[in-house]
Formats: sequence, structure tokens, C-alpha cells
Amino acid sequence: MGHHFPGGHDLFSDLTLALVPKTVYALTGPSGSGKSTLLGIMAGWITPTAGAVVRDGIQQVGRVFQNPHGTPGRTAVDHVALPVLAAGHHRDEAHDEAMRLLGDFGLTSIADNPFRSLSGGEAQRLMLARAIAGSPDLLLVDEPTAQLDPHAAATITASLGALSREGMIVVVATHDHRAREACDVVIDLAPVP
Ligand SMILES: Nc1ncnc2c1ncn2[C@@H]1O[C@H](COP(=O)(O)OP(=O)(O)OP(=O)(O)O)[C@@H](O)[C@H]1O
Repeated sequence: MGHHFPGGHDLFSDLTLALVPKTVYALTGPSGSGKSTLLGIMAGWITPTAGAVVRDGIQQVGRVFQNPHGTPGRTAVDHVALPVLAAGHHRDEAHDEAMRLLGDFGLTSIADNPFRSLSGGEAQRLMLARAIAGSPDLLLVDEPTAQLDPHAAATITASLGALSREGMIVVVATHDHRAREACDVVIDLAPVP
């Protein structure tokens, strides 16, 4: 599989990957090497210019972007409850599940606060909790530890590991060497010198 944007050079070519459940993949490479593009290809939003992607047993893809996006006036817990409601659960169940996920990410105390009042790191963790609330088979995460202090970053990395052990495929684009070391497999897009 390979990809280039119109008029651009090959971001990658002859890339062959088989992603399997219960594994956390780190996607590394310098800025501009194509990490976000490859996440987009894995999500099915970008069609590679060469080769193909075969998705086997993937019903739901979760994607967490570098910059958190939420609804300013809506509470943190509502952001996480929404995908649970959308999956057909009752309102009370959705709320309980959302509170459980917020707890996993150390966000219980800000559950009822509006999105606009959250710190960058809180908002980033909220985006992870929201993505997981949709029960994805494949979770694609862009720079999850970029805005976090070392303790919070270690918590996120451990959470991603726990999710993968439950059966999820997790792919994390990261520059953080500690996050990279905690992953099972490294996919490096750095050009060979
Ligand atoms: N839609 C697009 N059209 C044209 N070029 C694009 C498009 N999206 C990305 N690019 C270019 O493709 C290259 C790879 O971008 P990408 O965002 O995938 O890199 P990255 O490794 O994620 O970078 P960073 O670490 O800075 O986030 C860049 O040179 C970028 O400018």
C-alpha cells in the first residue's frame, strides 16, 4: 500500500501491515512523514493511491484527533454519554457508563463542567473516553500524551494497553518516547537514510 497527495511525493510506498487485536501499535516518524494520513487511511476516510486496505471484523472505528473538539456549553459527561445513547442504550445506563469511563480517565470531578471550562489535558482525555464509549474495534489516536504531564501521560498509555487487552486494535501516532516504549509494535514512517 502506498500514498501520495496530488502533486506531492510518495509519503509511503510498499507499506504492508497486518494489524491484529490485543495489540497497541505506535506510529512514529518526523512531522510531515504521513502519520495522520496513515490514520486516515486506516479509518477508511482516505483512499490510498496504491494498494488496498482489507478490514476484517472491524465494525466501529474510533478516532481521536490531536486537537480536542467538543460542544462548548455541553457537560463533559454528556459528551461521553452521547455515543452510548446512540448505540441504543437507555439514558440512565448511558450516564452510568459515561461516569465509569470518566473515572477511568481521572475525570470524575469535572463530569458536570461544560466542555469550554476544561483544561487542554482534560479535554484530550475526554476525547479518549468519548471514542471508547462508542465501543470501537479499531481505535486510532493522534498524539494522546502531547498536552499531558508525565503522570497523566502514563495513565493514558496504561489505559490504551488495557483497552487493547480487551480485544481492541489500538494505533497511536506519537512523538513521546515513553508512550512509544509502552506499545507492543512500532510502525516507523521515518525515511530510510
Ligand atoms: N489533504 C491533503 N492534501 C495535500 N497534502 C496533504 C494533505 N494532507 C496532508 N498533506 C501533506 O502530506 C504530508 C503528511 O501529512 P501528515 O499530516 O500525514 O503528517 P504527520 O506525520 O501526521 O505530521 P505531524 O507530526 O506534523 O502531525 C504533509 O507534507 C502534509 O502537508
